[in-house]
Amino acid sequence: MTATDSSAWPEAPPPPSAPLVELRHVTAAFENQVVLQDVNLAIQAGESVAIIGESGCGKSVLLKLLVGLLAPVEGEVLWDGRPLHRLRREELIRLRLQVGFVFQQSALFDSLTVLENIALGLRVHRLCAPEEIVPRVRQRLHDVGLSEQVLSKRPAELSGGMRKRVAIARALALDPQVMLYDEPTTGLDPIMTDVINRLIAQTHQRRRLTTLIVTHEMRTVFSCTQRVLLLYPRSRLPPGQSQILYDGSPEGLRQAADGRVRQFIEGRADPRLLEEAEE
Ligand SMILES: Nc1ncnc2c1ncn2[C@@H]1O[C@H](COP(=O)(O)OP(=O)(O)OP(=O)(O)O)[C@@H](O)[C@H]1O
Repeated sequence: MTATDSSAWPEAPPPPSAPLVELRHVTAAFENQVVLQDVNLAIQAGESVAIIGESGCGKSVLLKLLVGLLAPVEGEVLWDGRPLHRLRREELIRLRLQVGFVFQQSALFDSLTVLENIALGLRVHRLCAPEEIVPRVRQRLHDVGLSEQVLSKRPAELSGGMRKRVAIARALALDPQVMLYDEPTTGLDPIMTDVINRLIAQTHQRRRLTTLIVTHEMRTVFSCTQRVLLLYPRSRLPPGQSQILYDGSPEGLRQAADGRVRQFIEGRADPRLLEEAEE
């Protein structure tokens, strides 16, 4: 075999693609409170991931770190293998435009109509021609199952479920590649919870988006995601133990080896009540 006889060599495997987003040894803290410590996590494009865990364990902080709304005190956040803190301002803006964020309280502007709320990002960032804005808003409203009658209304005139759908339409207006939902069904009745869950699942499947959902709602976990991360409060973990107690399929949660995982999803307070009495 000669050096030029390349056909004799087996083809090199393609290099493994970098995760879409990655946390490497990330620590997040506020003054003296360490919320996340040495967290490692990789999410591939197209995944649908639930982040669960008790109140205050740092789920929302984790979402904010992912999009650079918060900076880690240690470690780094990478998108497509590129550290967020090294991106230039324009690159960071471009990246954020690929991420639709549906906030816990919907975060709509009360002084604007539904049309203006959904169109806001398109107008500010000039993402489409002015004459395309209203047709795009109408299409997104249709995608989330709302009638055009709501276009002229203000958020205060809508129910909680409608506001949530408007918030999803606003995020989708920018044609993002990633959707982040922070407690999308909190405060909704069981039927509206099901409506929003179906909408999230459909949006993920139809648009092949990467989807991350912070939730307390196990129905959302089971109906919308293929992977679950259970985050545990740093303050109650022995030193050195990973804060991600579970990383696996929703179906595997009930058989998890770690009793703290089963306790959480079964909603059993008993050992915690004893813990608190002993403190
Ligand atoms: N901007 C901030 N300044 C100071 N402390 C903060 C800030 N944001 C979050 N925290 C603290 O970080 C901890 C984690 O907050 P986070 O909102 O991530 O919890 P969570 O797991 O999302 O809780 P919940 O399920 O109740 O929404 C809390 O103790 C909170 O008080």
